[in-house]
Amino acid sequence: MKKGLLIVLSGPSGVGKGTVCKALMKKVQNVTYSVSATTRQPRLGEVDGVNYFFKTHEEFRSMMENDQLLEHAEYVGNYYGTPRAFVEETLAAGKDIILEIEVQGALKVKEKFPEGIFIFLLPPSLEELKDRIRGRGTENEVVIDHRMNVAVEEIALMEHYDYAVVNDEIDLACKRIESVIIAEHCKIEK
Ligand SMILES: Nc1nc2c(ncn2[C@@H]2O[C@H](COP(=O)(O)OP(=O)(O)O)[C@@H](O)[C@H]2O)c(=O)[nH]1
Ligand SMILES: Nc1ncnc2c1ncn2[C@@H]1O[C@H](COP(=O)(O)OP(=O)(O)O)[C@@H](O)[C@H]1O
Repeated sequence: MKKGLLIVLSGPSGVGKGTVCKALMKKVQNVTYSVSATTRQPRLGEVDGVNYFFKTHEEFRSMMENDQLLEHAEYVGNYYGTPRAFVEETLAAGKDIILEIEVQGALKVKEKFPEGIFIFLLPPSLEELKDRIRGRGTENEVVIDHRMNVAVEEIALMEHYDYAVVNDEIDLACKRIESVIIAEHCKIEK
């Protein structure tokens, strides 16, 4: 059976990765979302096992030591990692999987899966990005400033990705990503 596509979606905090992924999952068939493990505290409304697997530092370390994570990274004071088995099983079953992860982790995935599709989601402007993080109301101003600084560093690494998609409107961003996935499925293997 043909293996599924491994799709990595990165982009600065507040650009709309979560929103776009959710919309994409409803529209596109045969794409599964990889739920990450994190030591970050759950936000209001976030559900364990749906948005993230929320772990203590000890639990996270144990996952790392037992080679249960495909990659992991520290981001603004918390750890995040991709559970390995689920990704491997999904791809082997011929299904596409989308990893919504930050840039350092994405680069590690690229070393292991150079055939992956790497998509970078961009905000229409940095001002709009800050408005979106603020508008979400989940982070204080100190954390927002930290995330904005990281955003500039992340955007500078965009050249390592295959596609840049602007999230001006959710529907348009989804259509662009959907088009990339469709095109990748039509590729002739060389
Ligand atoms: N490397 C890595 N990054 C992750 C993973 N899961 C989430 N992230 C990234 O960690 C960053 C922070 O995520 P989060 O705290 O949910 O904030 P948000 O992006 O503002 O919603 C984002 O860039 C996520 O894409 C993962 O498994 N591995
Ligand atoms: N295209 C868009 N236009 C306007 N607001 C958006 C758009 N996409 C996402 N948002 C809003 O921006 C905020 C951050 O989105 P979110 O999906 O949480 O970002 P991320 O997962 O990248 O941190 C949310 O309040 C969301 O509703």
